[in-house]
Amino acid sequence: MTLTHTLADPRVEAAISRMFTLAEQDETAQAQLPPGALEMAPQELADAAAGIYMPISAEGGKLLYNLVRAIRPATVVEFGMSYGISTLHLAAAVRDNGTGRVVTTEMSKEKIAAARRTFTETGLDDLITVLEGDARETLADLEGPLELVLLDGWKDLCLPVLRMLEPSLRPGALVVADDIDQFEGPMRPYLDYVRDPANGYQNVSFPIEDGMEISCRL
Ligand SMILES: C[S@@+](CC[C@H](N)C(=O)[O-])C[C@H]1O[C@@H](n2cnc3c(N)ncnc32)[C@H](O)[C@@H]1O
Repeated sequence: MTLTHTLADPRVEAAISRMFTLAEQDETAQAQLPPGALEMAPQELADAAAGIYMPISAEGGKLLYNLVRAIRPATVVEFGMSYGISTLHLAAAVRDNGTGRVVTTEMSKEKIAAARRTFTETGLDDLITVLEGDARETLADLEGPLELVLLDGWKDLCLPVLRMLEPSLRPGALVVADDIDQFEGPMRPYLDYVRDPANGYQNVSFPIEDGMEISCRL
């Protein structure tokens, strides 16, 4: 008997591969951002960066798939969907678990419209709820307990979003933060927080592409 999985579904595979190919243009698109873009307000930056994918790595996607399979969370929460590469990995695992849902967040209308089309095209749209707007507002009333959280929005907002979700994390919940090496500066407050034993996390810095911090809620 051959076992298979949803990441190998031709529709999902084609969408992920197409988006990774388009993301190869990210550096060119990034070079066209106005000077001082990183100082912009979150929404302004999201609109200016609407053409930039900024995805997790292919290996990071597989790691997320495996974590979701192992944990079998009722709700996976994602801060920062972009065009949905990470979201598809999370939703593929939820499909294969046969239980659960993905709640994701994005503030670029252009990205939301494109991602919704992709989710429909892959047949995973029934598992994904897209919350439109600033995650600091859209996730404020999310009901727990939460078991797996991916933090991949603007890096300086990872700590406020974590603090907001923290009361809903069940003991043993995993929080995965992407790009910890690439954005060392903006990620510093977040990393200092989760690595401080007083704050109740056990951490591992996973050396995958730009680095992922995986924090287990104690
Ligand atoms: C690094 S990209 C996410 C990449 C995505 N996880 C993937 O693997 O394809 C960050 C995204 O987070 C979005 N974002 C940043 N801050 C946000 C906020 N406060 N609320 C909602 N979305 C936000 C940005 O618009 C951007 O598209």
